[in-house]
Amino acid sequence: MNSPLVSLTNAGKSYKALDALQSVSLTLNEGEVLGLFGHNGAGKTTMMKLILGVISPSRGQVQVMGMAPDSKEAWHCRSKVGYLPENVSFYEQLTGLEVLTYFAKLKGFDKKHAIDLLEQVGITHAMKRQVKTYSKGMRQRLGLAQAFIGEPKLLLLDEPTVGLDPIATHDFYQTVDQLKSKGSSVILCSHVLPGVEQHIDRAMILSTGQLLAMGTLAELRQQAALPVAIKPSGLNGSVAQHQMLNSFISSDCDNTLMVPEQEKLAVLRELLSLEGIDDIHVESANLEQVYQHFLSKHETNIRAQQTSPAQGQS
Ligand SMILES: Nc1ncnc2c1ncn2[C@@H]1O[C@H](COP(=O)(O)OP(=O)(O)OP(=O)(O)O)[C@@H](O)[C@H]1O
Repeated sequence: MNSPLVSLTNAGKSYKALDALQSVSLTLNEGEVLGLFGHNGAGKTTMMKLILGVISPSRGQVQVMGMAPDSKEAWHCRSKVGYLPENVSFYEQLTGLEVLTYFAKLKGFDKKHAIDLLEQVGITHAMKRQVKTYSKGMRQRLGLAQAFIGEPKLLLLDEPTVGLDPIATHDFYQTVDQLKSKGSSVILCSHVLPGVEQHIDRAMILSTGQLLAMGTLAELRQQAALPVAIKPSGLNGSVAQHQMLNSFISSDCDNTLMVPEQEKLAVLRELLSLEGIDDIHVESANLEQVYQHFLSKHETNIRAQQTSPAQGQS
């Protein structure tokens, strides 16, 4: 069996009294894409930096390609890792081509490779211009080209789609899919959830350094027990008169039924038996709804912990 590309075993990082990342365990296999989600200060960048070996864990173990990434022995693995930091910054006086050629050479690749990557991210037309003349999106594209140098085995991308227009975002996810199909593993963190879910295998949700949930979207949906939205059409009010179906009518929208997953088939059968039905739209909870669920559950737990000692005293 292949050993995982990345493994964290109860790994965490603290700065004085602050737990930037509490104990997290994770294994990431070849060709797997993990989405890392959480509000500001959740610990996403901290986890990426632990995997990069830029910082060392305060507790637990981090292994990348079988080695501690902060060890001297790990130096030769670094050329197989691509990283896009949250705020990309480059040498402003150099042209895009000069910047990328410089980074390519550091990783043992030539200028031709840099030119190909600039074409891939769509900034060939500006490659001979100084970076200081680049727009935000162009800088981000250059940052992505830098992260893609050498088709890395492991890609760590912090907010990769920030500043990208819809076409560049689409192209970016296409590149992620291609790299994945060639066996690269990717960890990407993003605040922009729509559009991410079809490109990730698993999601990890963090809040204030704590792991709230991890799994495939199907597993997270199951854990969250969020209802399925069923929208029938052509029924002209017969759902409201139906004894079994009317209890599922959404309080926000009267032509939508919010149905627990385990009752979905029974409800669909019942709807199909009704006269006049001409279409049914079924929608499971999306990543954004799953994310909101775990975050609000966590916030409710925190509030309960904060209020219970005071209640105990009164
Ligand atoms: N060098 C440091 N010294 C002290 N605290 C730090 C340091 N680096 C990070 N932190 C703290 O650790 C916590 C997690 O930070 P981190 O950068 O990992 O969050 P994040 O999830 O990436 O947030 P964002 O979405 O805002 O980028 C924050 O409270 C941050 O202030």
